[in-house]
Amino acid sequence: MSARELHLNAFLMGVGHHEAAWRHPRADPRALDEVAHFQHLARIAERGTFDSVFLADGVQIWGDVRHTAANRFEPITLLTAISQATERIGLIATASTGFSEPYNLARLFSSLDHISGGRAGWNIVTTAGDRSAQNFNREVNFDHAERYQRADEFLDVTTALWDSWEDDALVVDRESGVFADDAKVHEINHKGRFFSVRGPLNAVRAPQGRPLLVQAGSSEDGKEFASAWAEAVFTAHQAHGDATAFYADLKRRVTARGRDADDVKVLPGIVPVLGGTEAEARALAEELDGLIIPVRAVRQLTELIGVDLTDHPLDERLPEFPPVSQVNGAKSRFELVRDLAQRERLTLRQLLGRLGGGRGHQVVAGTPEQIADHVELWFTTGAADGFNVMAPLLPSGLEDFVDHVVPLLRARGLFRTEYTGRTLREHYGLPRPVSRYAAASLI
Ligand SMILES: Cc1cc2nc3c(=O)[nH]c(=O)nc-3n(C[C@H](O)[C@H](O)[C@H](O)COP(=O)(O)O)c2cc1C
Repeated sequence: MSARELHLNAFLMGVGHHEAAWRHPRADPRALDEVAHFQHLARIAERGTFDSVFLADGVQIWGDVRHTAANRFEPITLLTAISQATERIGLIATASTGFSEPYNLARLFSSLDHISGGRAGWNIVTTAGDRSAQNFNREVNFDHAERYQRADEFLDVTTALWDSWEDDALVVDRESGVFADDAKVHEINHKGRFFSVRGPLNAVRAPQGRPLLVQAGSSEDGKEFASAWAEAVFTAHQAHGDATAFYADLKRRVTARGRDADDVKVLPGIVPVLGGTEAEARALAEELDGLIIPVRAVRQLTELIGVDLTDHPLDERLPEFPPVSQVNGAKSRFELVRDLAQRERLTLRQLLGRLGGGRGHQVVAGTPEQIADHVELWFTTGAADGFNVMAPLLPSGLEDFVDHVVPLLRARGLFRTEYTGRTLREHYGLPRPVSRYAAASLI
């Protein structure tokens, strides 16, 4: 094994990442509401010694209910159930800083970390879109900059809460009746622009100290936020050049803050469409694309990039896009879609086909060797520390990856053959943070 280790995260999305996955005969849409389906997926990923599984989330219905498999479990609840069916694999849940309270979320992640024995991770999202805001007493969402300012303060509060019990605060002396050393349990007394929180948390310090902090926004504000807080970053890139530029830029920002570049892992998405031969893989990709319902896909694209394309003729080239400064949604996804459409001069229908497989993530259709080559190339040339593996169909696509691609990555000395750690931080080679209150008393 080389000194630098590849990291693999299984991004679990219902019955597959392809937008028409639920229509494919290899998927069972009823599984969307069955905990056993997700436990099974996590066990497959654990058999493949993946670092983690990951669940995305939103606080609204996405897209068009008539044509979309839009029902989903709340991730922390589901990962708690998954934790009881697995032993080693990390469990990363998405939760929103826009529409939660820090105290509630700090408790939820602390509980997941305790219950799973140190396997919790948090994908921190700020949540774009007015439809989400309308489920939380607002007509319009916070604007882009404000969303990240709120997220920043949210992290100040949650990390303080996770630190509020020092590791050795518990005494549990039956004789004297002392349960905890109250000098080691701290009020945080936070008073800021968005939040006022007294603390301490009503939970002892979690096995990992804090959950692994993951982030996925790639705008200027998003990268600044990531460089301050994130330990793993999910990204979407179509081209190797864009991925290496992002990687170098993010690591530069991280070191500028005095952090070690290795303490943030960059994980681009890959949608592996696998076949025994390249032709077989391409046939599967075409079969899936043929199941896309254009009217639904246009609505989803409109929501994804915040530009209304519902009246645009399917077989005409895309219109001029507005400047990114006018976009209040997900800026980086808007830029990715705009660049793809302009670079390849795509019609709307062609663009839908290109995005249907992975919403902007790179779709690689090929043999296990070709997928392994892609992973190795990006890993060894400064584009990635690992991958967010997004199987187009679940469970079959994840099974294929674990059974046919993982053995190649192992044989090439790129990927572990067994787990060496117990916690999610250990899998990613990341340190366990010291409580700020304990650190302060050492000075
Ligand atoms: C792999 C990946 C997964 C994401 N998962 C979620 C999610 O579950 N929920 C969500 O609201 N946003 C999700 N996002 C969106 C980002 O968190 C972020 O809001 C978006 O990229 C816009 O940020 P930006 O304006 O800084 O680019 C995800 C992005 C990526 C690349």
